[in-house]
Amino acid sequence: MTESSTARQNERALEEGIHTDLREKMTYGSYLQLDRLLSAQEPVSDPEHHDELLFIIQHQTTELWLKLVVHELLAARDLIVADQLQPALKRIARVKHIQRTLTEQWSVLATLTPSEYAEFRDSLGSSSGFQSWQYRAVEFLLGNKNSRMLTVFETEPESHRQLAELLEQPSIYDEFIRHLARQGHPVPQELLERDVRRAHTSHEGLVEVFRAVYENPEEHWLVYESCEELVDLEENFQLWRYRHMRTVLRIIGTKQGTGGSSGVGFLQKALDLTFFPELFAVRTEIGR
Ligand code: HEM
Ligand SMILES: N[C@@H](CC(=O)c1ccccc1NC=O)C(=O)O
Repeated sequence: MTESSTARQNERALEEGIHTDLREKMTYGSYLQLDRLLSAQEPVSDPEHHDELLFIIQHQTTELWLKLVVHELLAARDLIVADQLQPALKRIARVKHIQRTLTEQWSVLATLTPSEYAEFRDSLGSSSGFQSWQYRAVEFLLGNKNSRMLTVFETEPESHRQLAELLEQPSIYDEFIRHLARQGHPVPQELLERDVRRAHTSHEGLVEVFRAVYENPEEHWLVYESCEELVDLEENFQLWRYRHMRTVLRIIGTKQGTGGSSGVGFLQKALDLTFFPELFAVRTEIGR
């Protein structure tokens, strides 16, 4: 028989070299523990609602990406502590791409209509994204510290422990400011000795440090570039918050949240928060 008579139309032939006997071998499924991963989607609605799977997967994929964001931000912070800004920027660049993916992902959930969601919302009880410890970990790492956020994790000791640890530790911004001081920038002493368990608030002295950097970028190129990367991180974070708030608005209007908050009004207030206030304040000063 000729090759052409055995070849099946519009089907790719397996190449000789492709491993087909995978007994005792590491496989795709075993390496990625797909049996565990894919058995972790258990809708609670009864009878099961078709759209609850979308809801679960949207959250689970977000949590997986948040796991990587935490991992990269911890690495970036360690590198800043070691005065290695360039490799830290590499970690931050990755985080920025993940943030874009997460923001874009809201469009998938936006296909859930208010009517569909209302059919299984009651099954969610008092569970809420407000109880995402990884989300809170990212906020803490970027400097939005708030010890009151820990209270909802008292029934989850391991999450509580990790968040309490991050609350006590300096944020990426705290470490960046310390790095600037080590490089000889005139950073106000107050900022170097601040209580890192509290949210950072804007300091005029730090705006002046950044003014010097932004007025002479060539002399401070790496710091200048790092400042702009931090601005991107904050901007991306705000875009995620905004898309969340708008998605919530289109799905539940201004109903109260399952977490007990006022809902959209509460989410809107988060848009007034800022991680790196001086990096925005300095923009007003440039060219004056
Ligand atoms: C139908 C979709 C969703 C609705 C209606 C919704 C609604 C809400 C509401 C009302 C809150 C305020 C807290 C409360 O009272 O519950 C909240 C908080 C939160 N949600 Fe969602 N959400 C949705 C999807 C998501 C998804 C997919 C994520 C991704 C993990 C998420 C993550 C969060 C986080 C992290 C908070 C805390 C925000 C903060 O503290 O500022 N939500 N959500
Ligand atoms: N807070 C949402 C419920 C919700 O979205 C949710 C429920 C359980 C687990 C994660 C959730 N996502 C974000 O808040 C609501 O009020 O409908």
